Amino acid sequence: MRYLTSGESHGPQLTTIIEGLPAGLPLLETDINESLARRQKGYGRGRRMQIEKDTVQITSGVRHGYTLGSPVGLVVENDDWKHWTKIMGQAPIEPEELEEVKRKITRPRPGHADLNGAVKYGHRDMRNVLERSSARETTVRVAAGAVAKKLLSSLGIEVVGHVVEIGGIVSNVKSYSSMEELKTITEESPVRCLDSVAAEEMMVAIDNAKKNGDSIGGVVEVVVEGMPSGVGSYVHYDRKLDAKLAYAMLSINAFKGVEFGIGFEAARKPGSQVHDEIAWSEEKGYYRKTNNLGGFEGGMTTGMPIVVKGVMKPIPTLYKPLESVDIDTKEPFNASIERSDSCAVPAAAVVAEHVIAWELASAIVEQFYADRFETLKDIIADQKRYAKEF
Ligand SMILES: Cc1cc2nc3c(=O)[nH]c(=O)nc-3n(C[C@H](O)[C@H](O)[C@H](O)COP(=O)(O)O)c2cc1C
Ligand SMILES: C=C(O[C@@H]1CC(C(=O)O)=C[C@@H](OP(=O)(O)O)[C@H]1O)C(=O)O
Repeated sequence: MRYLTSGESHGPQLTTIIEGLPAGLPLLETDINESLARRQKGYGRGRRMQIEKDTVQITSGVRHGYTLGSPVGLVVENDDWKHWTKIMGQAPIEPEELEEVKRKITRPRPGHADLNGAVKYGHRDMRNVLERSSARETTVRVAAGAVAKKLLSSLGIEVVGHVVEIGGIVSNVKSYSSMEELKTITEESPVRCLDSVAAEEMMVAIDNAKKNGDSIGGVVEVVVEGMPSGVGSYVHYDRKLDAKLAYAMLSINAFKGVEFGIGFEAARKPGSQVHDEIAWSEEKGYYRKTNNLGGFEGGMTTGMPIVVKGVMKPIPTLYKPLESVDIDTKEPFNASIERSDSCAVPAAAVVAEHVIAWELASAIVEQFYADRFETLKDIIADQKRYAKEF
């Protein structure tokens, strides 16, 4: 499966086209809207999230609640567009008029794509960069991921993202008793954290960052249960599924690192304390006694829960801006201030959940290909049975 996205942050709409979904998957706009609403929540976001009420329109590929096997088109309109029609219009505009609306951006923000993108594409107005580099685009990535999640959940596979660290405050709850608990608790928490004490401290840290005109980052974790074993492959570098998940995680705006299971901690422990011992039972088939490796061996799923973390740097736009250079005058200036979030880690946990879900669904469809969803279901059930009895 593949998808493309298009759309500027303050343009009329965001669009995605998903190709390769099997026919017969039940799919409603409400399935996707639930995910879009979750992405919009989360403590630390700026005013834009009060303007937008993200809802999807399915424009193709679905009829009477089921996918047709043809491309699925999804559109999310930007409610903010009405305030930007002149600045973001497609018709030519005179330079003086652009000056007049006072929106030309010439002072790049350190840490954002402004300067790199401007030099690369030759844009003297860095709005032409930030409109597309903005994480507004994650809206339709979440929409595509929600379709993937629907496919996965119909196969008995659940994916949940939550927050484990913000601004140096670390959650002390290291595990959860069930996916249901994980979903419920993190939905109730404004920072999507299982540890209610740490969550309070995280909110204080976000308030302080905001008060100081600063920003903070953190760590999110995505947990997946129900994946069959053997998805992905060791036979070629570009078929390793853990590598694809790492790519997906790092493709989220502001994400700078990835860990599976105990992650970097494995560098500090002997093999006897890292590798997960193998066991077999009538009920579970093969399983690992621990899950230090986070669900992967040899680029393939082991059938254990997938546990993958992503590191988000602090938001680049600072209300107390860092030093920069005006690209028109070459004089030192403070960077531009765009309306901004002070912390988007809770929202990013939802984004991470959806981009990981996309990669997993995509890998399943590629490996166990079936034109009809009902056939895919049978194949997955058979694969699970086979692996258990092997
Ligand atoms: C959900 C989410 C919201 C974000 N909100 C902002 C924001 O309000 N202001 C900002 O400067 N960056 C924000 N970012 C981060 C920038 O989009 C990102 O740093 C920028 O695109 C440059 O890419 P890079 O950090 O991956 O190099 C956000 C990221 C995510 C995932
Ligand atoms: C719009 C979203 O996030 C935006 C991501 C973003 C950035 O630079 O990445 C900058 C801000 O944009 P604006 O200036 O319009 O407020 C965020 O609000 C969103 O998540 O839907």
